[in-house]
Parts: sequence; C-alpha cells; structure tokens
Amino acid sequence: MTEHVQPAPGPRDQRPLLIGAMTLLALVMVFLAPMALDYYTVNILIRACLYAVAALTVDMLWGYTGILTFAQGTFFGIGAYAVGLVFTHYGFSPTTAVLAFLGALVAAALVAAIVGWFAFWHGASPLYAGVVTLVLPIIVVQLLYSGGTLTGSSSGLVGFEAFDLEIETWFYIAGTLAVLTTATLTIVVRSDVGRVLVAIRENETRCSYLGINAPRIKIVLFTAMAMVAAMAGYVFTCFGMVVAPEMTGLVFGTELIIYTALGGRGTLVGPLLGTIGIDGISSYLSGELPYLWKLIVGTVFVAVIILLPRGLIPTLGSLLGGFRRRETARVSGLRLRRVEPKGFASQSGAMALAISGLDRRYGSLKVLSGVELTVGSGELLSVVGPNGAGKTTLMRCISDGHERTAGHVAINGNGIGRLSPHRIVELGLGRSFQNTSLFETLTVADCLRLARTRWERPHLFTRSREICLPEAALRVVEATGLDAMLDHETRNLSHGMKRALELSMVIALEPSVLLLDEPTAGLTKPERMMVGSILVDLCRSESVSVVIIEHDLDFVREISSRVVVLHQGAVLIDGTVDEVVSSELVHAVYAGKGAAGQDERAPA
Ligand SMILES: Nc1ncnc2c1ncn2[C@@H]1O[C@H](COP(=O)(O)OP(=O)(O)OP(=O)(O)O)[C@@H](O)[C@H]1O
Repeated sequence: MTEHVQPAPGPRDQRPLLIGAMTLLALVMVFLAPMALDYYTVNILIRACLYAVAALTVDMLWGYTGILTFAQGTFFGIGAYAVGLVFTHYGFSPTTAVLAFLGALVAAALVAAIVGWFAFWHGASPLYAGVVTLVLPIIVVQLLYSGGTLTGSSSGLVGFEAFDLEIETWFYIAGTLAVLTTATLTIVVRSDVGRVLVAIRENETRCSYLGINAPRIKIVLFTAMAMVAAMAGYVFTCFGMVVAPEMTGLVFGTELIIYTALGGRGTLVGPLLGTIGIDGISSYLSGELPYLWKLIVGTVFVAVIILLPRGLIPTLGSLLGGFRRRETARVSGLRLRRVEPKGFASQSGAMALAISGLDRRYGSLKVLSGVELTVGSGELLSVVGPNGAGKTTLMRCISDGHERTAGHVAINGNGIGRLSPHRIVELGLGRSFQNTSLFETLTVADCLRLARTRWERPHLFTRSREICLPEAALRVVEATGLDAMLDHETRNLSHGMKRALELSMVIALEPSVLLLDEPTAGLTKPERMMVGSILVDLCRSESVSVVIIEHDLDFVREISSRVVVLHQGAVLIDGTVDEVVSSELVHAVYAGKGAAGQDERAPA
C-alpha cells in the first residue's frame, strides 16, 4: 500500500487540547461562580443553564443538520413531567428518582423515534418535518390538560418532595451539565459523524446516492437529542419541584429556536451563551418590565435576524478578531492512502444491469416506453440521443426505485423494486449527475471521506486524517491536482475540478455498475481524454460496468464497447460503435428526422 502525504501538512491539530482546556476552565468558573453571585442570580442561572442544554440540542438539529424543530421544548417537558408524575404518585425515594430518570429518557426516546419516523421518512420534505415537530407540542399540551388529577391538568403538578440540596449544589449540577453537553457535542460535530450531519444539511439527495441513509441518521440524532433535552428537564423539575403544561408547549419550543438563532446557530457556544445571557436578562426584565420584556426580546430577535444573520456570538467574535465559523473541523496532516478495493465487480454471475419493459410517465407525458437493456460485466456502454430523448430519466429510473412507472430493473441479479437510492448503492450502483452535485461548504477531503462512508464507518468522537481510496479514484485525484487541494472548500473549485471530484467520489464508492451523466461536460480536451482512459481502465481492471450519457460522439467512439441510441423514450438502436455510426436511422434522428425518416421539425 502506498501512502501519499499532502504537501506542507501544517501544524498538528491543536483543537482537541483547546476543547479540553476550555472545558476545564468553564468547569472551574462553574465552581467559583456561586461564591461571587447573589442567591437570585444563582437561581436564574440554574434555569438558564438547563434551558441552554435544550438550546444546544436545537443547534445540533437545526444548526448542523438543517432540521428546524419546535419539539425540543416538549422533550424537556417530558423529562420534567416524568419527575412530577413519579414523585407525585409514588413519592420521592432514591429508587423512584432513578425510575423517574429512566422514565424520562425512555419516554423522550420513544416519542422522538415515532415522531422522527413520521418526520423523516424517505421523501419527506424539510417543511413537512417542521410541521410534524410543530404539532407534537400542541398534542402533548392537550393530553396534559385532559389528564385530570394524573397530570394536574392546566395547573400542573406541585408540592411533591424531591432532592433536598443546597442552591449551590444545583448550580454545580446545572452548570456542569451545560458545560459537558457543550464539550461532548463540540467533539461530535468535529468528528466524522459531524461531517455527515453537515453533508445531510447541505445536500441530502447527494448523500443518499453515496449510500448514506440520511433518514435513519436524522431519526437517531433526533432521538438522542430528545433524551438530552429530557435530562435537562429532569434536573429542572428536581430543582424547581413544579411542572406545568407550558413547559412542554410551542412557546417554549419557539423560544429555544430564538435563543439558538440569536446566539449563532451552528456554533454550539453561541446558543449556550445566547440562552444563558438572554434568559438571564429576561428574568430581570420580566420583573422590571412585566409587559414589555417579551416585546423587547422579539424586537431584538427580528433585528438580529435581519442585521446579524450569523447571530450575536459569531459577530462579537469576528469584531474581537479570530472567530471564523467553519462548517466542519479543519484537520491538518491529511493523508491519502491507496487501499485494495472491497467492492467493484460483483461475482454473482448475473447480468450487471438488466432492464426490461421500463416505462416512465409524467402525467400524460410518456418519457420512457418499454425500454429493454442489458449491460454485462466490464462493458462500457454509451447512451446517446437527442435532447429530451429520456437519457437522464433512464438514469433516474435505474438509481431510484420510486422513479419508474412500470418495468423491472435488476443490478447484479437483484431487482431494485421500490428501494431508495441509498439501498440501491448497496446493490453496487454508483451515479454521478448531469449538474455537479456536491457539498459546497465541505472540503475536498470531506467529500472524499463522505464517499467512503459505505466502506468505513464514520467515528462518533474523532476525525480521521486518512482518506483511503481505491487505485482508480486516487488516479483521478492525483491526475487533476485535487490531492494538493484537500483542505479547499468545494465551492472554491473550478468547474473542471468539481467534475473531477464528483468522478473520484463516485469511483470511491467502488460500484460494480457506474452511471455517469455527461461526466466530461465543460472539460478541456486533455481532461476528457484523461477521464476516458480512467473509465476504460476501470472496466478492464475491475470489470466495472459503465453506462455513460454523452453528447460528444468522438469521445463515445473512443471509449465505448457498445452504444445505445435513445429516441423519444425508446431504444432506437443497440449495437457496436461502428454499427451506430454507420446507421442511416441514427443520422436521420440526429438530423432532426423521425425514426421513420420524416423530418420532425417540418410543419405537419
Ligand atoms: N419531472 C419531470 N416532469 C415532467 N417532465 C419531465 C420531468 N423530467 C423530465 N421530463 C421530461 O422528460 C423528457 C426527457 O427528459 P430527460 O432529461 O430525461 O432527457 P435527456 O435525454 O436527458 O435530455 P438532455 O440530453 O437534454 O439532458 C423531457 O421532455 C423532459 O421535459
């Protein structure tokens, strides 16, 4: 195995040490604060720290993963009600305290898993997910109202016994929970998993074509964050010894979103400090200005959203110098490593790609009709045809089981049925897009590692420095100079570089069937030749079956072992390059005449 070290790797990554030092410093401050603060302020800060934990979960979901959720307040309330219900109806003891804690976690996890399943099933839009999380608080509040003496109805539950601790102890607990939650989540967002979360936010569709099961990841994250919020709610009620339906409601859920946006979403430290600051100030203002304080917070929110869309803490950090928000962590000393392929050609003995009777209609428009096609192992098939012939639609029908209207598609002998794109990737398919579809704020290294998710499980707490690629993908990376740009953000790459990156990503999947939609569009002649030779090599050395849509007939002639001409959604001719090039029918179609030879552009 050869190791390629990125030139000038720069200094070692100091961030883990920095996170450790900051966490320690924050814990020391938590320990010292009660000595310097009065009773009322300590009281307020306990509440603010616990609200901050809930806001951190909003930031993980919304700021990092792009899931706008109104439900985190409800999960906080579920944790709170677990305490209220157990202590009211079964009394307080160490056993019931443990039971209430476990009940809080289990109830929050169950509700979140069910809501997450509804909100994030394959094909659900972000708006739909937002609406589902909006409905949850409304339902939970109604259930609590109608719970009678069990839930205390609109009055909630009060007067139950709980832990008898000093206020300083509660402050230590709440402060430590806020600090440790921030530290843990900071490590997670800087890890390989953090990169996947940002990728889902940036381009969920592309994730699924890299074999990443985005809906499942979102459900797991939603459930985990619900449990964290419930933990904060548990501590809150043990301290306050009162629960009310409002603690699970929509207003509280929205306030958490406001705190997150004001503090600076996608930064963790922003929502933490934002919540502590705003909730702390609000507590004073609500006493001094009982009717005005919400109006003030609302006005500040609108002003910040318009004037400082990044939020208060990042803006303040930029003014003081040094703070630059990065979508994902930068890692120095990145290494490219050549690995033996685990995927590529299937040994099943079945046809690599088999399509029969494939139809695709959009309403009354019949785009594909009765397409029959097979591609053997190691074949390089070019699909050509005039604009609008249905070539891209054919690719969509092969790579997403929900796309076709009728017919059968099998990859390595496995029918795709109604499988989602990420499941079809598992069958051995890789697809690149007509319009480059990448993750704009991620780096080249991030994108390459994302493409390897199928083969290397992302770490939850660490970020790998190595990018392991099969020979063919490494060749594209090296030949195009991407290896010297591993830490460059994708949005800053030239068009040619983006195409090269997309090609290396799809090869990094090690597919046995590779669908490429105009991979050389916008490339220079030498770049096209390089891509052509890599594809031919891939077919020969790894027996990959490549299906390529191309308009450049010279390129097609050079690389193809077979050509299919698609016309008006049907296969017009399927043969060798020579057969297609010498076909009168094909000439007629490209000259704008119908398959029967009549001029299509001539008026009827
Ligand atoms: N979502 C859609 N809804 C309705 N019609 C569609 C949809 N997608 C594609 N079509 C129609 O299907 C036909 C085939 O489109 P397709 O993109 O597959 O053609 P193509 O052969 O790839 O063309 P090009 O070479 O220009 O990319 C076109 O007439 C197009 O307008």
